[in-house]
Amino acid sequence: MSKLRVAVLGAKGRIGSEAVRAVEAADDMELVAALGRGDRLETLVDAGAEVVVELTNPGAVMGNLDFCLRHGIHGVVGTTGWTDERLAQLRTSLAASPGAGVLIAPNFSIGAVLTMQFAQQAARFFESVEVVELHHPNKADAPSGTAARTAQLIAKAREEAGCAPQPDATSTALDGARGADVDGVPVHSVRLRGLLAHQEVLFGGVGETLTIRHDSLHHSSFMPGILLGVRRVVNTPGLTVGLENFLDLG
Ligand SMILES: NC(=O)c1ccc[n+]([C@@H]2O[C@H](COP(=O)([O-])OP(=O)(O)OC[C@H]3O[C@@H](n4cnc5c(N)ncnc54)[C@H](O)[C@@H]3O)[C@@H](O)[C@H]2O)c1
Ligand SMILES: O=C(O)C1=N[C@H](C(=O)O)CCC1
Repeated sequence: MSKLRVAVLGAKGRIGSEAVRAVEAADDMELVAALGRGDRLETLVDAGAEVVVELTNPGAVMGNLDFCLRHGIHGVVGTTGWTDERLAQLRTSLAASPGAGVLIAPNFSIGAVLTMQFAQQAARFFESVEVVELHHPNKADAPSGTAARTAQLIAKAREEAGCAPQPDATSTALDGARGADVDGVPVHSVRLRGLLAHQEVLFGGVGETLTIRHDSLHHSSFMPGILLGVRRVVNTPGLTVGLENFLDLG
């Protein structure tokens, strides 16, 4: 069986360098390009890349994906900073490239995907919910893509269940004291040397709380998800948001 021809964009970055090693180690994949800032995207075409793993930054990702889709190259995207407007723009690019697939995964680690699933499940049973994400201080964006997605999924589950807005009598004297409001769910971002990627979802009901916590302790936690994304995206045209779509979660 022929190997999947894979390229990594952001190949010298924290997660990109780990992805380069993971693709090189995968029996069913061949690393055909490893590009960093300033490298020519035409290299992807010359190298015959079928799938690009995009791990750069929010300022670069749209241009990179536009180039890939114009050349019929599939994308597995870990880069964060997605908004509804950006997703709509990407859908337009995809419509012009039938057959091409893009997976956007706010988080490739299985624990983070399960955290989001469990949080969605719990959302309608508790009056209160807040998300705390904790990352290394070199992270470019806040809140994390994972926290934003978690809050959106919780808000959607609460809306579908007809939950009332959560109680909060605070009259805030200082901007930011209650975090960012993502669809009515407060999200708090901590940046701390020594951390990698962590998240807590705190639920509160009468006389009880439930805390769901996930810790990524090493970038290796993201690699099985990236490799799964590469294997599946080639047969999944259009836009897929969330690795859970490629997992059998029952
Ligand atoms: N989805 C996930 O599971 C997951 C996990 C970790 C990180 N991330 C995201 O991945 C992205 C990268 O994170 P990081 O910690 O590795 O950052 P980083 O700054 O260490 O790495 C980014 C790399 O991309 C390079 N780069 C910038 N512009 C480029 C371009 N146009 N073409 C090619 N390379 C370019 C930079 O020089 C740098 O080496 C961030 O958006 C982060 O939030 C996602
Ligand atoms: O280290 C990062 O940066 C991470 N970014 C993703 C996010 O924003 O959710 C995933 C976790 C690590």
